[in-house]
Amino acid sequence: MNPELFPKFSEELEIVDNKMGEVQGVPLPEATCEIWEQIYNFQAREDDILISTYPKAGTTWMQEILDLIVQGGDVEKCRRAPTYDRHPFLEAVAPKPVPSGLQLAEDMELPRILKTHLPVQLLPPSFWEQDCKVIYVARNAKDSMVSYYHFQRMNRGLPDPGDWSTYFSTFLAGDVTWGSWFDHVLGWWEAKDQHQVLYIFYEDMMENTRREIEKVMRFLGKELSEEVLEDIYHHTTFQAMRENPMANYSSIPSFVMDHSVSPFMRKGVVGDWRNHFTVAQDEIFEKEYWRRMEGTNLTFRTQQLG
Ligand SMILES: Nc1ncnc2c1ncn2[C@@H]1O[C@H](COP(=O)(O)OS(=O)(=O)O)[C@@H](OP(=O)(O)O)[C@H]1O
Repeated sequence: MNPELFPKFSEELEIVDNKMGEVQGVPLPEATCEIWEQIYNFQAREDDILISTYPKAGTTWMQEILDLIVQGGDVEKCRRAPTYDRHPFLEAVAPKPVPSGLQLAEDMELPRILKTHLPVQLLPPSFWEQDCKVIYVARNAKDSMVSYYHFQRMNRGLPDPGDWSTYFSTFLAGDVTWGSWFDHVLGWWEAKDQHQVLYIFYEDMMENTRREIEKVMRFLGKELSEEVLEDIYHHTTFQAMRENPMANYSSIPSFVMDHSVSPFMRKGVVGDWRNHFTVAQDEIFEKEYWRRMEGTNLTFRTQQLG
């Protein structure tokens, strides 16, 4: 971390809090639950763009793509601040003196790009009232589980995940922060038919990033040249983002996120679950997966891509 670039972190932070509470049965950070009324009553504006995801679905990747589309491909403008300052995380409450997501959003220049991990039923209703455009990114459950496991290992703001086999059961039971993967992806899948929601898959982004960037561009009603689209693509590859301190979370001090335990930009692939799941776990997973997903037309790819 460079304290000159990120002066707020050079001040003393309060102890990192990793306690959980819940709102309507959904596990959320305790600090979020404490100001839940304020979060739920957040006033969205019609020109707000919201990125919604279950954790570890490719949120940061989409944030970088969206920012570049809105900035007309101006890479330097996207280096103005770290990703978490450019795109307020609605329900995030960080240790003081770091401002909360709500504060950041209120102080932000318009138009705003906001981030949330809230399941659809907990989204502040003003987003629907204002008919905001929402981009939802979904990632297959197996890779989401693996990515979330490593994130909980490195992020002191979340509960310690325990060992892999413990975490496997915890995740499958939906006992993780922001709740069940199944409820999340299915809830937002339904919402896309009633609202302006573009539902994008991490696996599609891996397969053909350019195609998905253009999809987002059209959804936002923007027109960008081939050259600009190519620049966006190059600036948002895994490699480029891993090396970009404004995208890779390296500015967060190590007592909050310890990148030596597991980097935020970890692998960025489809199919890493094969390096974690035992044969027995895969059987248990498949059974639960089809119990929950049967009868929906929402499908995911889990094989290696890209
Ligand atoms: N450009 C690009 N290309 C491919 N993959 C990428 C990219 N940027 C981020 N990632 C991967 O996305 C995972 C992090 O997800 P999120 O950004 O949703 O995390 S968070 O919920 O906001 O904490 C995390 O996945 P894993 O590597 O599997 O852990 C990141 O590596």
